[in-house]
Amino acid sequence: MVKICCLGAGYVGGPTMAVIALKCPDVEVVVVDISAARIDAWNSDALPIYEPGLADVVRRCRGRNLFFSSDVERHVGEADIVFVSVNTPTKARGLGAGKAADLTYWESAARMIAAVATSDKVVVEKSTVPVKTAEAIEKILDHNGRDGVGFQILSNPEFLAEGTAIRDLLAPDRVLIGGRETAAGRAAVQALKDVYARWVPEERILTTNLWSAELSKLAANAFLAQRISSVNAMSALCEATGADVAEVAYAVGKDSRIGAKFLNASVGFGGSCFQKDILNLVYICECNGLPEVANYWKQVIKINDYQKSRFVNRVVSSMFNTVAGKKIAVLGFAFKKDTGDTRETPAIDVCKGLIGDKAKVSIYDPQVTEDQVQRDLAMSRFDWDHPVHLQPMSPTAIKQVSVAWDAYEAARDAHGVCILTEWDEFRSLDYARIYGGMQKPAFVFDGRNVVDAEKLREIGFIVYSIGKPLDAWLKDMPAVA
Ligand SMILES: NC(=O)C1=CN([C@@H]2O[C@H](COP(=O)(O)OP(=O)(O)OC[C@H]3O[C@@H](n4cnc5c(N)ncnc54)[C@H](O)[C@@H]3O)[C@@H](O)[C@H]2O)C=CC1
Ligand SMILES: O=C(O)[C@H]1O[C@H](OP(=O)(O)OP(=O)(O)OC[C@H]2O[C@@H](n3ccc(=O)[nH]c3=O)[C@H](O)[C@@H]2O)[C@H](O)[C@@H](O)[C@@H]1O
Repeated sequence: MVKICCLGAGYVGGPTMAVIALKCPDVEVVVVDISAARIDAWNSDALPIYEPGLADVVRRCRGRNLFFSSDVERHVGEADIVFVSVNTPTKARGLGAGKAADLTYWESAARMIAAVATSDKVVVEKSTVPVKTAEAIEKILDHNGRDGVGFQILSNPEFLAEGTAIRDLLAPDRVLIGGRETAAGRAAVQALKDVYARWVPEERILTTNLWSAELSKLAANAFLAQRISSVNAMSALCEATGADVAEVAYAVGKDSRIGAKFLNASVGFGGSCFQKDILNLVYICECNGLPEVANYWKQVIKINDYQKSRFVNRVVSSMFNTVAGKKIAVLGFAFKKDTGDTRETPAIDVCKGLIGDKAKVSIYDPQVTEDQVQRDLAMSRFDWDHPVHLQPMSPTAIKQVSVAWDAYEAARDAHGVCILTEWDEFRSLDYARIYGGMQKPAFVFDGRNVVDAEKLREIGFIVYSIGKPLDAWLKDMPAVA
């Protein structure tokens, strides 16, 4: 029986291994982690991450051929294929701080694999890493491994998106496997291909050299984020000219060369990877003497930062240029709907901007706890992307921030409502009821274009929707104060 072990029981390691276990009942899959609390949660009824369909897959496989364990060394020692899906945060200090990937967790994983391996292993890069990381990992494994034990390293980046992880894993657009172009390298690629081939059609399993696979992951995320920054840049121009960004995006996306997906204007993209991976790409370009290429990609992040601060400025300037002492309801804190993940969510920057202007912020998100909100608002840049048990301890609560149990409670007595995540329930709220309980004039700032602005105006709201023709009230207000 083939045995797979995965280091890292996170958003990628957990769902990916659960689907492999589901589709390959004759393969034993063990997911291990240095965080005992996370492993305990995977072994309980309250899984550590919320992902539609995940609990069902875990329920079907756990205890059959899917196991979660803290006994890292034993399971790595016994495995034929070792996936590494650990954190690769942005470096917070030292050489390359604020840009380069911090490979601390990857390196310690590789050293541990070398130390415990008594049989040949295929080591699979699942984490997103800088190009040429495989070369560094090979050196660590080969210099520290026991005599006679061979390692083959493969790059098999993950393309799942949160909220749709199970769907993406069951029917991926493609699976990418990069390996060495040697007989042993090709055999390792084939061994991994055989696993995916159980459910992924052959033509969707792409094989390349190691560096192409590593770079394709960074490139794919950069291209996706670039589309969002492109449409968000257009949203600012739409507001200035009276065009409607949804109509523009629809017309542009109808061109089959461009395509319709990923053209929704928003308050900005968030999530653990887009910014981190583009910063990493920028750093690699700079290290390779390509400043023009680095600056090109940097602009994607600059527009994203601009979009978030532009939104805050709209809120403040619309409300007579001050939100001091005013209650602002924030609906949605997760970085997108159908996840409880708040890593790099635009809500953090928007809330910090409002708090900076002395607003009282009342937050409601169906999947995010008060403790998480407080941690996120207090945490320093890049600290969030380290294993949970190594992150700074619970901060002192920020008094200006409270968390409500529903949208109506968050909006009660508020001067304004900001919609920051596109949860479906925000489309069908009783906005007349919300309006009735708010201070007047009552404002809605829709950062996700989920509400029908005209209907809300009929109720009495002053409405701002990203990239849409401006409300008469907002026309004379500066977009960027
Ligand atoms: N979150 C996502 O949607 C995607 C993430 N990725 C990439 O996958 C990698 C992992 O991301 P996530 O799963 O989101 O992170 P995560 O933070 O949810 O999980 C990483 C896990 O690795 C564990 N860990 C760290 N060092 C370890 C070690 N030496 N041995 C065993 N466990 C260790 C941590 O305790 C943590 O539970 C990153 O490189 C990320 O860029 C790629 C595609 C999608
Ligand atoms: O490497 C990763 O971590 C993953 O990053 C993204 O997945 P994810 O961040 O989970 O979610 P997305 O659906 O890509 O959304 C990212 C952000 O962009 C925003 N977005 C997305 C699409 C859009 O049209 N407009 C927009 O503002 C979302 O609201 C969210 O804040 C990619 O889509 C995955 O392919 C990739 O594997």
